[in-house]
Amino acid sequence: MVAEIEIAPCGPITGSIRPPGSKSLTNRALIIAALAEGTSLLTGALESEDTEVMIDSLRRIGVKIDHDAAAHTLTVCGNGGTFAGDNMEMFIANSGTSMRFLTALATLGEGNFRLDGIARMRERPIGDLIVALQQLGAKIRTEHDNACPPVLVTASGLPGGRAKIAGNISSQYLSGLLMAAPYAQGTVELEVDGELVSQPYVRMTTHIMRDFGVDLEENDCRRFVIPGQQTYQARPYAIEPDASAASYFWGAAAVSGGKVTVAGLSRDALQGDVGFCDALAQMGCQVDYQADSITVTGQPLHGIEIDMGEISDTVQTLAAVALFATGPTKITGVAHNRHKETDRIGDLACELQKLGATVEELPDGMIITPGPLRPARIETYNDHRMAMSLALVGLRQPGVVILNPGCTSKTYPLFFEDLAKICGTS
Ligand SMILES: O=C(O)C1=C[C@@H](OP(=O)(O)O)[C@@H](O)[C@H](O)C1
Ligand SMILES: C=C(OP(=O)(O)O)C(=O)O
Repeated sequence: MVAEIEIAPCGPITGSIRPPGSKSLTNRALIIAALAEGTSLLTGALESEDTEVMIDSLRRIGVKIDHDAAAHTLTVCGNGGTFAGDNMEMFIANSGTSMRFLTALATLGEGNFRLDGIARMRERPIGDLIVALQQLGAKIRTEHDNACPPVLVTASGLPGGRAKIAGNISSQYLSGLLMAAPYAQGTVELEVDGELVSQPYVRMTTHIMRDFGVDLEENDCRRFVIPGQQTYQARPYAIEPDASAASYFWGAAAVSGGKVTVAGLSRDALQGDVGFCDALAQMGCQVDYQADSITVTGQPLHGIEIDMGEISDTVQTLAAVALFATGPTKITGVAHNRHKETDRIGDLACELQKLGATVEELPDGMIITPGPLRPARIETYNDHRMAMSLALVGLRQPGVVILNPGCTSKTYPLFFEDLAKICGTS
């Protein structure tokens, strides 16, 4: 991939696209199919760095996975939850889902596992998950006793019991615990301690667990009871296109005054990020929900006040759109965005200012007041979403250069090709 890319301005964008498979659903389906008995065929799967590190780690614990990249299918022959590790290393790059889900999964095996990632992953917290797994009887700690990876697991099955889990930093801890829980020796009872961010992802987790045939009780996303010694049943499973990736194309319609249809998603999608369309509607766009697609038509935009705690991966997209609105946009509820691929509040504010906006940083969000746009060289901080979202500004403003565009390979390796196609600039 080139070192930088200058976005070509274009007129109103009209077209339709089916983005690649959902990262969140692909990595959940992989974990669950790996623990299942039998062979599962996953269709519409994502091929990207975040799914590759998951596949590589699961293969290390003896799960046979055939990957047909051209057909976007994964054939997963599960190990039924029986696996061993002899000082086994798992390298997880910067995939939060993989790190948190595989940490919980590793406690189900026998032996020693070490989970590590790139430098940024070593700064992303995991302490709350470690504490909850310890409450369930796991022998687990962080290598440097700093509540961040590398994680060390000495496993001999997960006893089970009761645990309290904090949910204010990441929902992925709870999702990881939930997916591993049916394989515990006894019943697992989980109680969320305090605020829970990114709730739609937890609902996605319980939904897919049930789809693969396990029982659990759930009380308003606060309390969960999961009987132990269950097994997932292998099955064919179709993965939705990625709704966070779709936000860039809906955003492109909004900023260019065009009309873009995203195929394969609907209001009933398992991914909460389809809620981004409601945010665009609040800003003035027309949104049409069909049975198997969602179309956004750009209209004059106005600033809004919005809590994005449930759809935090689309904050950067909304911030890019906000630069084209009349009046300020206030985003709140996303303090946890400081712990993602980069500090998605502080670093985002910095790049928006380069483009001409005035930005007031809040502890849990920001107020963006649009100003006259100007050319800028956008630092991406190795964050795929910084690259994909701020590229939208270049569709209208000449001279927007995205540095290190290859960072989109984390979830969307062909993003810039797909953007150029839909803009007619390829
Ligand atoms: O469970 C998931 O698949 C995800 C949960 C969210 O993380 P947090 O729960 O840390 O907000 C989201 O940002 C991430 O991209 C995917
Ligand atoms: C936060 C993200 O990813 P993860 O936490 O899975 O690394 C993301 O994809 O925006």
